[in-house]
Amino acid sequence: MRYRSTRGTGATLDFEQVTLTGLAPDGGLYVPEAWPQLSRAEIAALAGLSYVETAVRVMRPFVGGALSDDELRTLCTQAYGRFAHKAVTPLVQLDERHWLLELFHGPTLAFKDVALQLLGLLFERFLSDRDTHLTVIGATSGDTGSAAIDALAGRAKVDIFMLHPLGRVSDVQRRQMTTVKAPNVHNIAIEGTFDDAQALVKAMFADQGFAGRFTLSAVNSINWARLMAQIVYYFYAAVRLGAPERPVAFSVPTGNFGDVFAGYAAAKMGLPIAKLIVATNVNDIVARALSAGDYSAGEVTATAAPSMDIQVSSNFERLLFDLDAEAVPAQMAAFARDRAMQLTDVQRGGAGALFAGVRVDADEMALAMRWACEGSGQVIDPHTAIGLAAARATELPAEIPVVTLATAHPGKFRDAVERATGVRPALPSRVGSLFEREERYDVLPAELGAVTTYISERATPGA
Ligand SMILES: Cc1ncc(COP(=O)(O)O)c(C=O)c1O
Ligand SMILES: N[C@@H](CCOP(=O)(O)O)C(=O)O
Repeated sequence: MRYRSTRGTGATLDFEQVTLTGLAPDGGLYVPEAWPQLSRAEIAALAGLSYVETAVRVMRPFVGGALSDDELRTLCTQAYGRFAHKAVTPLVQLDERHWLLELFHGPTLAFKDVALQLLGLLFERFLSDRDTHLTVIGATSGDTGSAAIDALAGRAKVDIFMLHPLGRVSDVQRRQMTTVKAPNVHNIAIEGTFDDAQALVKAMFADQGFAGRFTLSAVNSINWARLMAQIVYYFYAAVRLGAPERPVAFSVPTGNFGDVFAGYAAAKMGLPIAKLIVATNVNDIVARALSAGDYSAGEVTATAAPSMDIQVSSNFERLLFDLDAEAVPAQMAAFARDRAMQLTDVQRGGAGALFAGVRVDADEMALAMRWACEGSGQVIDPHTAIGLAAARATELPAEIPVVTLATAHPGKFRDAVERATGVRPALPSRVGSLFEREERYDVLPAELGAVTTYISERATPGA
């Protein structure tokens, strides 16, 4: 398997290269040259397999010759051995149609652990026989940062610089990042939004002088390996609900469009998915783009689901490329200039067949939290509630089960959950004594020069 850039230029990469590289030199995101296919028989054979075994079969074609089956299995066993639930990503039934897929049983209580626990091990494996020091740069609206830091803290040959928007993540999310003492972890609070932080990360990859001095890599969904690992749980859940015989719908709380793009990839690989519901909060650029073809960024509004407070949705480019590749370079240039661009008819038609965009406001989110709590005793976090509200608002044939991705543990957002339901969720003991530990982070303006100077003074030049 080789990977090419969504901007259409430059060399193709193999799996090891694409995992270590991050953004393509032309500013694009790497995607597989072709979608591997799983036949109906191969999908049916996943029924009853463990999460690790499912992961090996689903990811195998993307990994190619970079790892043997046994090596991949060993890494998955190690990564998912840290999860607090034997099923890794268990399904929980809410009523006769609605299910939650709990993705928050990893060490930092959000779905990001599913991919980042594996990515940390892939970095270690691929760096073990190279004389290279990686400088990982990332942007987070709260969850990627804590999961990436947990996965990389203390690892040899890697420094991680994580940018979060000052005052726009929950206390638990911030402390999960800033109380980690490992010397290779550097936290920067940016005076701006997540979009500003993500734009800075992409600008650093594009800055030839800076990128030339350091071997830059990514832990955001810029990195293909992140999305690859997220494809697995769509297969794992769907076969438990009757796939391939019975199609399944998924509702995905969406910000950067990575998680739902992993669902799209599963569909392209042959998993019968009836609908991918793209659930957004009031920062609804993707819902608008899918319903009206208008991809135009407004101001970011702070909400009770801060990890989805995103207006520039990085992975949407991967979808546009898959649907109408030739249009993408001009569309991205228009978006960089005007913060707005239009989808082509081909892109709108292609997306409309599988996706439904649904915007959920604060009242609808709180209502979904109460519905889950009062109806089935499930305390859910604000992001999951947005997914569930969108799932319940979407009309689908009665025989199709609808799975809402439960992307974070409610304990990460205790104040918002308590406001909506009256229940204050406890923080699982695996996160430790977060509120007793000292925090360490620096505040910087949202300016490229300030951030590159900061990193240059602390990072190790690559080999
Ligand atoms: C808890 C939670 N839910 C949903 C999302 C949105 O996921 P994505 O950015 O992949 O669309 C995020 C952030 O990524 C998140 O942290
Ligand atoms: N919601 C995310 C934003 C970054 O998304 P990513 O999937 O590209 O890493 C977060 O929690 O940081």
